[in-house]
Amino acid sequence: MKKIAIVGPGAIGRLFAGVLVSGGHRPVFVCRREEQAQAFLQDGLAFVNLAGEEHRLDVSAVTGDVPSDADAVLLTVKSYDTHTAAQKLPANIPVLSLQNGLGNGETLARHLDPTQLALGLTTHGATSDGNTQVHYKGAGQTVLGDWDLLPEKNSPAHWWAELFTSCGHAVTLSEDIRTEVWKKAMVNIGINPFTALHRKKNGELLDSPSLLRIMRLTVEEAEAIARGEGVHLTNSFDRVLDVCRQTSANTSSMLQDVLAGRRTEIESLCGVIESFGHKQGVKTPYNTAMLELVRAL
Ligand SMILES: NC(=O)C1=CN([C@@H]2O[C@H](COP(=O)(O)OP(=O)(O)OC[C@H]3O[C@@H](n4cnc5c(N)ncnc54)[C@H](OP(=O)(O)O)[C@@H]3O)[C@@H](O)[C@H]2O)C=CC1
Ligand SMILES: CC(C)(CO)C(=O)C(=O)O
Repeated sequence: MKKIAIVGPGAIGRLFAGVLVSGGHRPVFVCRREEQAQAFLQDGLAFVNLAGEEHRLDVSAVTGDVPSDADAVLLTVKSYDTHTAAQKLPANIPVLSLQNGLGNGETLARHLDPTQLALGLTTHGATSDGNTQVHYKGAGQTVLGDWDLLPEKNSPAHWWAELFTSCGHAVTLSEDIRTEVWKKAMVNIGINPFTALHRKKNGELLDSPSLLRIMRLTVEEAEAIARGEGVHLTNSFDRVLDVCRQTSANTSSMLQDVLAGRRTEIESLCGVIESFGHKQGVKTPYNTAMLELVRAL
């Protein structure tokens, strides 16, 4: 049984806690609110599965630091909290970031031993309610890879892949996770701001030719900026359409943020594209428009 500390006890942290419990492990939520830690300890994790059935799962929870006997840390905070959360991560155990956005890996690699760092991207969808409930809304895929490519025996990504697979959660491994991060960012740039601005579920975007036109132009502009950074992506907009179909019932993480009155991750998506555009001397009118429109919500 592994003791996995989950820093970021929101929708995705709770979803993967459920995965770990089903494999016989005991996740420990590292909360920043005492009230939430107490609620997990008293009530457990209320996990609503894809069929809509709620199960109460036993979990541990603490506030403050990652417990010193944790075997590994799963980081599931929003990208704008990565820098703060990184300060409390132990440097000498495997850390997996399961986050959207550009720049999380770079921030974490500055604070941690990069050979312990793996990045993951997921299109599984979840929403959280209150302090302890999670609703698994849509099945997707999870891909993992090492920040520094390492031989299998030393690879944190292989370690995490074995752990999740043993819990019945299929993952794939990538030898180029940095490119996967860009690929996922293209998907999020093509979906998240549009769902947030128009209050639509992912699949509903497909019904509007006007939205699809602007989504395509925004993603193609971001793809060109990625090329300027040496990341050669093709067919990003086709992937956007695929993810809209596969996760049609999802409320995107950005729409969830807007509905809950929380800050969004637009800075680590369109904001980063605009900044790279400045550096490259290229204007990014579509990404800049999305950035400002979402900032203004
Ligand atoms: N939800 C989804 O369907 C999907 C989400 N993602 C990505 O996964 C990542 C997590 O998203 P999601 O779970 O939806 O986000 P949530 O906002 O639901 O959860 C983030 C959690 O992080 C906590 N947190 C922030 N800073 C700290 C800190 N320093 N220490 C401990 N906890 C902290 C917050 O606590 P508090 O409640 O106290 O603010 C909150 O519980 C994002 O990058 C998102 O884009 C990817 C695919 C799908
Ligand atoms: C893939 C997608 C769009 C799934 O909803 C996601 O990553 C998100 O909601 O942030």
